[in-house]
Amino acid sequence: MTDKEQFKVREEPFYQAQGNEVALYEAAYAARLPVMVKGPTGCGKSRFIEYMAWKLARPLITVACNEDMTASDLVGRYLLEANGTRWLDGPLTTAARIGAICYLDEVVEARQDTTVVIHPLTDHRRTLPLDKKGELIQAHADFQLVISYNPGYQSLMKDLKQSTKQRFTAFEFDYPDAALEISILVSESGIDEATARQLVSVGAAARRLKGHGLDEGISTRLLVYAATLIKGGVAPVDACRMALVRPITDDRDIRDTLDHAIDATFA
Ligand SMILES: Nc1ncnc2c1ncn2[C@@H]1O[C@H](COP(=O)(O)OP(=O)(O)OP(=O)(O)O)[C@@H](O)[C@H]1O
Repeated sequence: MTDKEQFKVREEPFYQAQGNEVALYEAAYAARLPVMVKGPTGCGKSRFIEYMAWKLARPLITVACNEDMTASDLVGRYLLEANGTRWLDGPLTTAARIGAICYLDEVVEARQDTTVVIHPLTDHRRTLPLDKKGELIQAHADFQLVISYNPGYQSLMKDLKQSTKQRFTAFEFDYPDAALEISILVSESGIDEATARQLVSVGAAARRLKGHGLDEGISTRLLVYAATLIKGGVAPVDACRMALVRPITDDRDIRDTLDHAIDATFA
């Protein structure tokens, strides 16, 4: 039997709400509706789900999806052992059995066959067929499926089918507005508000370059990194170069533009 306790979110995660998403999520969970969280990388999607799992006191099982992931990685497989074979539940099966919230991060990365296995879990059936084992699981009453999805990365090859999308309710996230982002940086790193304000202004400048040489703006996650480095004693200009600029671009012109914006901000 799987120990539910290991998947509990023990401490309240710090989550700065951007609107009424907490109440809306509670309504979706009360009806056990599947949820999709959309938005750019590092804008708070995972933190939100972690916070909701804590608030609803549900175990949380997170799976980072990747392009090599198969349905068996989610559902489970037989393992060969010295005296035979043993079935090992995958994370989705475990979540369905114990009544956890199962969060499939970046589900669009996974192969098509994985999306097929989630379908019967997302409608009135709430079932999960373990084909290889010849078992049909009825999901626990508390089970809920959540997926994340970054519309910025979608392409013809990699997009969720409408038949998948239309099984979910959805929350659209974006980077928090300046005042909220400043309070996130202060809470997450412990830096002072004035420095947080400067970092957020660098973030805003970079986000304006999206579509003009940058595929994505600087995420809140990277701003937290820069804030943490500054709090640890790194000079702000160095922290910004290292945490905000070098990770996101290889283009010299864009890099120089951002470096100048940083120099001007912290001059
Ligand atoms: N609303 C928020 N409240 C608290 N912290 C936040 C919030 N938004 C972003 N953060 C900070 O940004 C970091 C990244 O957020 P998170 O991991 O939730 O991103 P994500 O949107 O799930 O990204 P990805 O799509 O890459 O998984 C968090 O670890 C946290 O420090």
